[in-house]
Amino acid sequence: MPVDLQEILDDVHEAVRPLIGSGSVADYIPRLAAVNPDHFGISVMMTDGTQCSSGDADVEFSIQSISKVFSLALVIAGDGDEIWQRVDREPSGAAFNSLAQLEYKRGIPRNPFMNAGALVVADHLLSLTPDADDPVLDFVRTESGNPDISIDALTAASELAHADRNSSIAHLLRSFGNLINDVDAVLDRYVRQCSIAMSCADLAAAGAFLARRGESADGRLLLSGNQTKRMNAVMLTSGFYDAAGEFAYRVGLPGKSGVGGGILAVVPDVCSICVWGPGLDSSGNSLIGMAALDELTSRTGWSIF
Ligand SMILES: NC(=O)CC[C@H](N)C(=O)O
Repeated sequence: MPVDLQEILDDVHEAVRPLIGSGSVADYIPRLAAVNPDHFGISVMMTDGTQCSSGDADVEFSIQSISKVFSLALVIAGDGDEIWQRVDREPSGAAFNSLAQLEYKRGIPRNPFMNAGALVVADHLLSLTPDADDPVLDFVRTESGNPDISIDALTAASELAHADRNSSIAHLLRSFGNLINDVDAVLDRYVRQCSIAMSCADLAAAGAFLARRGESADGRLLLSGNQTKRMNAVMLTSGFYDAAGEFAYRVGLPGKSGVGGGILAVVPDVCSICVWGPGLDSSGNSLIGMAALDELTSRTGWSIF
């Protein structure tokens, strides 16, 4: 760990302080619209297990699409490359909830991180683990070492009550034969994984296997080094929807955002980072989170480029 990492994180916090509260919280899920926008947190988990944080790093928030990283890791750990028969791995250049490409791609989503792809991954995971309640929740509890992490039932209910778009995507997928399980069962699993509430500190810890070439928190090999390389590549090209280019330009790391305002980023072989600020930019990515990672990577030289 850089000797002065704590100082660097505090400096980053100071540098982005004027942005606290800017952007707009997601409003298409009423429960998320009620979140206080005046938060900022950052946490870094080094591959040697040391962790440093600043700001509201222990405050829980809705992980939303960051959960798509964990569900993809679980299906790859489950049956390897099978998922790539059902989902492409190309940047979409489209909004996270876009339906447009699905029709002319005959039901094959562009990548596993836009909602269409994540629904196929959720379906695949449901087939692999039909008896589990919430495999993604079990996974983040184990990897973060925090057994108290839970699903925010109000967020899940709020999203399910406003799921017309995801429901349309799921039905369209099913019409092309690319959704095997019942639409409601898949939507339920998907919404529950998105509604997991975690802090920056927990998320940085839970995502650290991606910085450790696939090694889980207890030393098992969850993914091979090669599978981890490929996961990180898909995060770099598709983790930020139509702002993937902007994130690569400003930050230069694999990462995944969520509409709860969190971003998980990975510096392979060095650390995993989680930042959180609920205000989003027009692409649905945390405005202050993007700025903080820009500052952090500029100060540390942590970029894959
Ligand atoms: N980008 C996101 O975080 C979106 C996740 C959200 N649960 C949705 O499906 O709309």
